[in-house]
Formats: sequence, structure tokens, C-alpha cells
Amino acid sequence: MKPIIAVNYKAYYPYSFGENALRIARDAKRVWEETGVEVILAPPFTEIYRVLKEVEGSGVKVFAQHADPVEPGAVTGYIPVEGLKEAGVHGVILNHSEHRLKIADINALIIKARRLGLKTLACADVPETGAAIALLKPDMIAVEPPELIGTGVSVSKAKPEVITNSVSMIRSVNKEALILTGAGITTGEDVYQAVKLGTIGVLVASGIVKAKDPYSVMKDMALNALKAVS
Ligand SMILES: O=C(CO)COP(=O)(O)O
Repeated sequence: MKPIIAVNYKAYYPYSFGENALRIARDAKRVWEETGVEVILAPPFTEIYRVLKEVEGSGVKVFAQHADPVEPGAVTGYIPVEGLKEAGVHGVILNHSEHRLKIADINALIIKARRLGLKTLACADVPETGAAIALLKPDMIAVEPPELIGTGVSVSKAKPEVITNSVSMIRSVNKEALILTGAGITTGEDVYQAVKLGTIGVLVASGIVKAKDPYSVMKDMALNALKAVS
């Protein structure tokens, strides 16, 4: 199975927006072409259109960072899944630590996304909630300890047991979901360890988005992920 490098742009300024958002998209396309690794980009809502145009025709997938648990209609400022589908994204991140949702809403959003043909990447803070969310059958689950997010101290090195426990707890209730991890991932070595510990890839933000050269970081991560699965 192909490893996955998912890039959450978050809303870093100026890194996540405008020309910088496009640069990361071009870099991701290059990494996909050169390695064949599955690359997922989750830009801010405002950048979805141009990022999608930039990666068109390549294997790079574009996800939204969030969807609101609302029906389309008089819901000013909210983003229903239907709107994301119309924007052309391939999938959506749900329940990121910085944008949490109630379990009932995660369930309803996963069901709706599936009906509309969108993939779901649901996040969890600890292995136990990862397993609870696994019962809802998202396509992917990323367990990210919040205390390590944005620190540059990787879950792979600081809390490898979070990864191994996530894999065993999630697999006890769901055999299919692709399991990712994240938080503090900055190097190829972090990715190598995450995959060796049983995941199929990583969800990364600052280590790529704020890097001087996002291409070389992504490429190194992709090559290490491939080395770990071989
Ligand atoms: O929250 C994250 C990805 O969704 C992880 O963030 P960092 O990669 O910046 O630690």
C-alpha cells in the first residue's frame, strides 16, 4: 500500500495563503511525480480553488480542513459538506484538535461525505478516541496528541506508545481505515518511525508549511515513508 503524506496548511500567515499556498501545491505535485507517494493537501477554504487548479491532472488530492454540521441554507459563514463537494475537493478533515466536533456530528458528517463521494480524514487526540471514531468508519483516522502539535517534538519520538496503542485499538474495531499520526513531525526520520510503528503515513503542518524549502522536507518525508513500507 502507498504511504500517505497529508499536509494541513492550517492558517499560518503568510505561509498558508496566496502565492505560498500555490508553491506548496507545486512542490507536492513534484513529490508525487518523483515518488508516487499519496500526497493530500488541506489548504484554507480561501485557497481551495487555486490549489485545486494547480494540482489538476496530478495524483495530489485536496481536502478541506473542516466541514460544519449544517444543512445548506440560511447558515451564514458555515460550510456544509455539499459546498465542499461543489468546490471540487476530494475529501475533508473532521474533528481536528483545533476545530473539534461532537461525536454525533462527526457521525453525520462522515455519512453525508460518503453519500456525496468525499473521503473523510477524522482526527483524534488519544488512541481511545481514535478507536471510538473508528466505529464511525471514516476512510482515514489521524491520532495527534494535542500537547505536541506545533512543537517540533514528534509523536514518533516523544510518544511512540500513542502510535502503537492507536494502531491496536483502532484495528480492534475497524480493519479498513487508514491510520495516520501527527504532531511535531518535522523530519524524514519522524515519518520513518511513524510508519514502522504501524501507520500508513502522517498528517503534518508546521514542519512543511513553515519550512524554508517545503519541497525538500516533503521529498525527504516521502522517501522515508517508502523506505519504511518496503
Ligand atoms: O495539527 C497537526 C496536523 O493536523 C500537526 O501540526 P504540526 O505538524 O505543526 O505539529
